[in-house]
Amino acid sequence: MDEVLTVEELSAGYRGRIVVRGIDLSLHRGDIVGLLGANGSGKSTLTRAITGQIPLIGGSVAIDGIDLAAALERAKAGFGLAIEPHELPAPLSGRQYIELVASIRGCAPNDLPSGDLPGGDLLERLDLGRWIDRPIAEYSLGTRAKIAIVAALLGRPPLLIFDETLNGLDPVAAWEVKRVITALCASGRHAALVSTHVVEAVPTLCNRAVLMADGSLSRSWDAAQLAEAGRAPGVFEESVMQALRMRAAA
Ligand SMILES: Nc1ncnc2c1ncn2[C@@H]1O[C@H](COP(=O)(O)OP(=O)(O)OP(=O)(O)O)[C@@H](O)[C@H]1O
Repeated sequence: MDEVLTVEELSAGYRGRIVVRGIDLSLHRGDIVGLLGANGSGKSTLTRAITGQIPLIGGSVAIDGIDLAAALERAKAGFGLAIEPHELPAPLSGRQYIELVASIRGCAPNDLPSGDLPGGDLLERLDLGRWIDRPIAEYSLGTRAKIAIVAALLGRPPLLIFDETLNGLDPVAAWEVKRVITALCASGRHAALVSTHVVEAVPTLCNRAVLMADGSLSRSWDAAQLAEAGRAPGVFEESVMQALRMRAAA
């Protein structure tokens, strides 16, 4: 199946309070979709709803063709989530965290993509070898992001979800991470949803983008619009800022 994420009329929130509503979104293999939005606009809430961490109030989510509400565990096998780097368990080593996630996902801790990636072995590719047995508490933000990404790729799920994984990365780490995501999605086996505040990274990484405002998707950019906006520096950022200003004025 080509479509790895189908979100229809989704609404979700907390304790009966609707935070995100009317969300329609689909991702096909090869897609890298940027999820943008101001603080509190609902990006994490949408990610939590898509990944079954909070129940849907309305609508539906299917992952790789499997309905999340009807078959939660089977649907969960279809995605890997890179959690926000600061949410990683600080006392564990990177290896222990990867082993923990692998045991939850029911796969081997070395069940990672390699052939799709430039430079082969993922841990080497991300220069994680010297950190892997040290506590996550000692990691820089970029090293945490890399471990979160490795954990998301365990079991090679078709849908990869990165929740603010790019924020705060140094240029080298950001470049490495972008290369990995790009190579995986270019293989045609994966699609990625990338929630980020790094607006300028979106045209070079993503082939589509959506903007969340007040819990709804208020604007989207298709591949042609994103490519056009990415031709000159600042054009995409300006169109995002304009969409945010229009929303604030409405
Ligand atoms: N666990 C929670 N319980 C209750 N309300 C929550 C919870 N998490 C988030 N919210 C509320 O949901 C709304 C959307 O928050 P959310 O974290 O989804 O936004 P976001 O776009 O991811 O923000 P940021 O860019 O700051 O991470 C906010 O009003 C927030 O207060």
